[in-house]
Parts: sequence; C-alpha cells; structure tokens
Amino acid sequence: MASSAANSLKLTQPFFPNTSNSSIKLSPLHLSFLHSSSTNQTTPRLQTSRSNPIILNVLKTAVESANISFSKTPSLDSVVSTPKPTILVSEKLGEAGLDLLRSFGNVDCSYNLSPEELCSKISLCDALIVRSGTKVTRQVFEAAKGRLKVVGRAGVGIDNVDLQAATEFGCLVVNAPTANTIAAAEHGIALLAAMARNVAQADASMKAGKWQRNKYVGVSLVGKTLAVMGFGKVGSEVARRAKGLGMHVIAHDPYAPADRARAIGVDLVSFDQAISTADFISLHMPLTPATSKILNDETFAKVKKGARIINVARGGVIDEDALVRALDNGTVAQAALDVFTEEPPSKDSKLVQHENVIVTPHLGASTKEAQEGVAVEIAEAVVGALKGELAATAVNAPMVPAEVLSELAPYVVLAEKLGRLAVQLVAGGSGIQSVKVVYRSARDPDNLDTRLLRAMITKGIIEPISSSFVNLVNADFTAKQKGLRISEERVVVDSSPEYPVDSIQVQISNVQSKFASALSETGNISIEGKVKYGIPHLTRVGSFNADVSLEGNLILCRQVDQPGMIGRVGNILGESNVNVSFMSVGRTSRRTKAIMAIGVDEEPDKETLKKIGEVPAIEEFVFLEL
Ligand SMILES: NC(=O)c1ccc[n+]([C@@H]2O[C@H](COP(=O)([O-])OP(=O)(O)OC[C@H]3O[C@@H](n4cnc5c(N)ncnc54)[C@H](O)[C@@H]3O)[C@@H](O)[C@H]2O)c1
Ligand SMILES: O=C(O)[C@H](O)COP(=O)(O)O
Repeated sequence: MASSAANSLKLTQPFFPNTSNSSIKLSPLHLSFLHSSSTNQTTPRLQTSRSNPIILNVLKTAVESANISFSKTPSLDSVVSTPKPTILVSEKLGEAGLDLLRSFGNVDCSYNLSPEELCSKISLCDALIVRSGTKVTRQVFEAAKGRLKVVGRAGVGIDNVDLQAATEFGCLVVNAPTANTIAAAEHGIALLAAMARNVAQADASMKAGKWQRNKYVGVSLVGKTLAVMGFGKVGSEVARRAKGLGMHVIAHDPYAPADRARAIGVDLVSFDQAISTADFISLHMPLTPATSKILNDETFAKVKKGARIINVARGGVIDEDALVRALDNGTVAQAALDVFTEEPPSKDSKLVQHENVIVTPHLGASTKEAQEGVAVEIAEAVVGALKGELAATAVNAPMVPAEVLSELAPYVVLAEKLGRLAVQLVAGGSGIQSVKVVYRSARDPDNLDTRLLRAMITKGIIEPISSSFVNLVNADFTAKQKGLRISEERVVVDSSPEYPVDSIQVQISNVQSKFASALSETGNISIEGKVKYGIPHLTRVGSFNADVSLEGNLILCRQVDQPGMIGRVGNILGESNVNVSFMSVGRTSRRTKAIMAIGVDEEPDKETLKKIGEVPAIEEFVFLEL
C-alpha cells in the first residue's frame, strides 16, 4: 500500500459548488494566484511572479465568465487590490500616454539611464517602457528579480529587447505596431525625394554662401522603378505613395500575400529581381538573423548600376562598410539613411560623411502625431497587461482572443488541476519526460486553440516539483528547458459543439506510479477530466471511471468491490473531523476491483491516512492536494 501527502499548495478554505445557479466558488488555489506577490520566490535562473498578468487574466476571465462568487472569502476587488504598480519610462513618451499611465500607476520618467542605472532601478519596477534607444538586455531581466511583468516598446522594432530572455523570465513584451506606420512611410518618401533632388546638400551649400545650380541637378522620380523590400505596414504605405508620384513599384517580401500587393498595383518579385531592376531600393523589413546585412558586397554587386538606397528600417540590414565601397565605386549612386547599425554612429563615420549620402537621426517615427499615437497605444497595452488582460500586441506570448479566453476559462482550471494531479501520481522511474494530452471535442481540431490549456497543464506538472513559476509566456520554454516533451492529440467526438472541449486526458509515460491503478493498459499514468456545470471534474483514473469534483483535496483508494467500504473510510475520516465533500466509486466489473475517489476539505493527518491504509479490503491509496 502506498500513501502520499503531496507537496503542493496548501488549501486553507473549503469551497463547494453552488448548484442552485451556474455560479461557482473561487478556491484558495485561485486566490493564491490572484494575490499579488512580489515575494521574491527565488529560483536559480527563472524568476517570475505568481501574480503575472497572464495568469491573473485567465483567472479573472474565469471569474467573470463563470460568475464566480465567494463564500468565506473577501470580495474579488479587495483580493486583487494591490499597491500601485511602478512604471519606468526610459525614453521620451507623448504626454497623452504618460497621463494614461499616471492614472494607473506610479510613473518614473528617467531618461538617458546608463545600463548600470537601468539595472539598479529595474527591480523596483513592474513595467518598463522604451523606444529604440534603451537596450533591454538579459542583464536587465536578471536584475529585475522577478518583479518586471511587462516591457512596452513604444514603436515597432523590438530588436533592442532580448525577447528570449524576456520569455525565459516570464516577462511579457508588447509593442505599438501601428501608430507610427504613416510617419515612417512619409519619412521614407521625404528621404527619397530629398535624395533625388539633393535637397540636403544644396541647403548646406547655400548656407555656406554658395549658389551651385549646376552641381545639384537631380534625377526625376516619375517612371522610375522603386523596389520596396519588405511589404508590411510601412512598405505598403511607401508603395502607395510612390505610385502617386508616378513610379513603377515592385516589392520583395517572401511572406506578403500577393493579393494585397496586387490590390495596390505592386508586383511581388524575387530578391534578385528586385535589386537588379530597381532605380530606387527602399528597405522596410525587420532586423532578423535572415535580414542582417542583407545588402552586402555580394548583393551590391547585383544591383542596377547607379541605384539609390533608402533605409528607414534598421541600420543592421545593410553592411555599412560594403555600402561605402558601393558608393565609392559608383555601384550605388546615393543613399538616404535614417537608421544605423550603431546609434548614434561615430562622428567620423565614413558613411555619414559621404557626400552622396543624406542622413537623419532615426526620425522615422518622430512626428507629433505618431509620438502621441504610440504613447497612447503602448500605455494602453502596458496598463492592460498590468491589469491582467492579454495584450493584442504581445510579442512573446500567444495572442488568445478575448472570446476564446472566456470560453476556455473553466477548462483552464481543469487543465492545471489535471497536470497537478498527474504529477503527484508519479513515484519515480526515469523522470518525467513525455506527456501526452488528448483533447476530445466536437469541434474541428483547427477550431480548437489549446495553447492556453497546454500552458496550464505544463504549469500544473512543473510547479509542484520545481521552484520555477510557469505562465503563458514561459510555459513552452520552461517545459523544453526541463526536458519535458508535451505532445497533443485532438480527437473529434460526438458531443455538443457548444462547448470547446468535452474531456482532457493527461498521460505521463515511462514512469512508475504511487497509485498503480492510475496506470492505463499501456502503462502510462492516465487521468481524464471534464467540466460539468462549470466545475472541473475528474472522470477517469487509469482504467477506472470516477466522478469527483476537483476541489479541496482528494483521496484515491483501490479496493475489493464489496459493500460497506464507503462507510468504513467515511467513519475513519469523520472520527478525525475531516469533512468529506464528494465520494464516487468506479469499477471495471461487479465485485472485483473498484476505485473510490473521496473529496475532503481538510488534509487528514498521518494517523488517519494510516488507518485508511489498514482497512483490509483497501489495496492501495494515495492522498493528493489539488
Ligand atoms: N525609422 C523609424 O523610425 C521606423 C519607424 C517605424 C518602423 N521602422 C522599422 O521599419 C520596419 C518595418 O516596420 P513595419 O511596421 O512595416 O513592420 P511589418 O512587420 O508590418 O513589416 C515587415 C515586413 O517585412 C517582411 N519581411 C520579413 N523578412 C523579410 C525578408 N527576409 N525579406 C523581405 N521582407 C521580409 C515581413 O513579411 C513583413 O511584411 C521595421 O524594421 C521597423 O522597426 C522604423
Ligand atoms: O521601430 C520603430 O518603431 C521605429 O524605429 C521608431 O523608433 P523610436 O521609437 O526610437 O523613434
């Protein structure tokens, strides 16, 4: 016989389903997530807060959608009321955005911080808002000691934020991807026209007292071919405007839909075709490993002789030394640059000083309108994330639409409890390496977004056995880091498509179990659950059916199926003042083996558990905390 007092979260308050209506009570387990805790839970590397907004959001949505009420607990508002969050703004942000932030938290506008100053401040901050000038490195996340919940990038490019580190530390990254699109496109067009007509050079010459009309003869735009490299938000707006100037516009973007290009009258072409036929090449792709130095000696050799380059994307997409060589040998006639590999570039930069180059100091997004726009966009996203809403502009977390989230809320609780239960059933073996989750649903598998459920199962499995805290941002990463393979299978069943999921089964393979009856015929620990009346239920353990609400603690017993067993175990628990909330018996066939699932409000003491184990017909039992 085996018994276990599993090492997981302690439950202090009982809760029962209110069957008179569809509301359910919120368990202390939920509350422990809802409570803010910057309690500096220490882990060797990963440090995140249990009060991460993603988890809060899931639970708050669960509260709202399931009409959850409290019986012996304070109101939700008082439970979730936390001290005002501190928001560090490290670069200049529009006033409208700052006002919005100030209405929600304490705002610390500290510009021009050195990396060391940023690291020393960050552990006191819940959110950080940056533009392109602040490098949010791994050191920043380490220095945050788990308090930093969200980094907001007031703009598009997130190449100055170490996304991998953010994800590892469970920190959400959001950006403001739309508000500066037009500003960047207009700046691209401004540079294109200014370059073609030597506006900057002529201006400098006149200010130096000269009148050089012959020197600054330009080139016309009408009828010329413009290659837009990266046909996203900015690229397509540049294309639209260039068409208005009478240019022939082509574009290269391996991921852009052809019909969107066609709608603007732009042909999508290969990279080589674009650069070899264009008179003007305008760069609008993000800086990624694939686009880094995409214009280099080799590719400059393929450009049409005398081409002109415009870059309002990122400096790193051009090999700047190669561009100087291409300008010097006439391959490239002119360049107009707003962005640089290093910002600001060195004062003696050959590129900046080149007579055929015009430059601006990363001004693409710098219009009053765009700055107010990004400030509001990012303030809303950061406040939303701090309130626990899933941001629509999350960069490192799956975006789960609100309606999907609300529908999945009760299954989210079920998923975590199944993970938590399954891991407590493991006795040893070669460690938990392989977990399979089977979702049975009437819905087409393509219409079932399980990322949230997978994250919660991962959380349920990992948290009771490690010091890592898992949330939607870091679940997949943490599983991978711990060598846990989580595979998913979706089975279409004949149930009501009104509900997203009929049942969830969690299987852990290649492990021993402290409750042998939890092993299925294939030798895997296997448990299955359903949501009934909004409450998560355990419906199968190994090959045995069960029907027990997943609340409070649980005792699973396997016994010889005979009369009087419920009474005997019930008596033992009653004598120890342990309140039984549910009981269900499942068996494979009459008078053979049965398993009894007993929900208990309190944790029975060792003596009580021992007495249960001594009941002659009981062959094995396990105590599990949910
Ligand atoms: N200078 C500024 O102040 C300023 C302002 C706004 C945006 N930007 C920069 O402009 C760039 C574009 O911004 P956006 O908002 O249009 O982004 P976006 O994501 O809407 O568009 C980027 C496009 O590039 C494409 N792309 C990705 N890899 C590519 C490749 N290898 N070759 C060709 N295309 C590729 C994508 O498919 C996408 O369509 C970003 O680098 C952004 O940081 C700069
Ligand atoms: O990616 C962006 O949004 C632009 O490069 C703007 O950067 P900025 O906010 O530093 O002006």
